[in-house]
Amino acid sequence: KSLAIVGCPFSGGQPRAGVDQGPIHLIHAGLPKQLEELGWKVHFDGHHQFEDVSAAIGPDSPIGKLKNPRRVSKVCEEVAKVVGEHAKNGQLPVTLGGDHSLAMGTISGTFEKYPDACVVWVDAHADINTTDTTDSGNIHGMPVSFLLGLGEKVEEFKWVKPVLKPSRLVYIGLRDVDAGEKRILKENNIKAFSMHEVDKYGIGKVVEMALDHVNPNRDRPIHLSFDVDALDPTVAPSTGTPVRGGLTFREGHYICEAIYETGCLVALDIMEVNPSLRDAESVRQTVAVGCSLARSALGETLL
Ligand SMILES: N[C@](CCCC[B-](O)(O)O)(CCN1CCCCC1)C(=O)O
Ligand SMILES: [Mn+2]
Ligand SMILES: [Mn+2]
Ligand SMILES: [Mn+2]
Repeated sequence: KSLAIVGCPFSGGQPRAGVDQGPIHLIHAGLPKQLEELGWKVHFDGHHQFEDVSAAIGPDSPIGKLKNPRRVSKVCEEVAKVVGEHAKNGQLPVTLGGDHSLAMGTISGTFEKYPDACVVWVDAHADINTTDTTDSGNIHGMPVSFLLGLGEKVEEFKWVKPVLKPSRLVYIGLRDVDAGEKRILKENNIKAFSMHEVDKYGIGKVVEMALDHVNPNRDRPIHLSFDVDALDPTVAPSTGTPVRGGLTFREGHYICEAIYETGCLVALDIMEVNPSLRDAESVRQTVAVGCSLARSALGETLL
């Protein structure tokens, strides 16, 4: 079994400097070796080209409210190619962010190889704003709407195909959803297990119900997109949009362990680790959590 680490040093989907340094911190914390120790053949050719692509974009004036639109679009298009390539080569892409706008690229890449895939989106946020509903214009709050083909088309993003169907998407960990996003979730009948459901049913039942919804026979490829801000800020403090009342360390890891157990995982994103926002110990802790989530999703067990 082989995987490809796709480091994406990219911060254009949001305003806070530093999230582009997420990949290098996860790698310097030893993630490649840790995954080899789990028995994976690890392919890793530092994806510097994302910096080149990003740098090659000249002035990137907003389009409507959207910020850095050309930069985000170009980098995500390149990510889709790289992730799709690795998937086709039989390597499980492990994408390290970088902000969550990158999921436009990773999930597009996954669906190239696995058109019948489903997506488990673990996040405090729904990331489903359209050009009409976004208040911030930060594209890391929008990738899901592009992947579903919602809202009015934006010329710069015409490469994004509506590969994702609402019935193939499920959320776990939501607790900071904008009014416009709540409307979109309802209108599209999108299944979401917020922290209220996690409290009510427990994480074991929530994951079972989530998978029953998108993968009833456990025979569909799963793309797990994990935003570390799904975890409580005491667990993953150094991230751009922390929201209190999040998943415990164990709840976060249980999701990853349970998804690995299905044997259906085909792609993993570990997003929004920003090593420049907090003190050294908080940064170390957040990076360590990113690494351990990845290990749990890729076969590390407690016994
Ligand atoms: N929904 C937000 C946050 C998006 C977070 C993206 B993620 O999950 O990748 O980290 C927040 C919008 N708005 C900000 C001001 C206060 C009200 C919510 C947005 O900017 O669209
Ligand atoms: Mn590669
Ligand atoms: Mn997110
Ligand atoms: Mn988030």
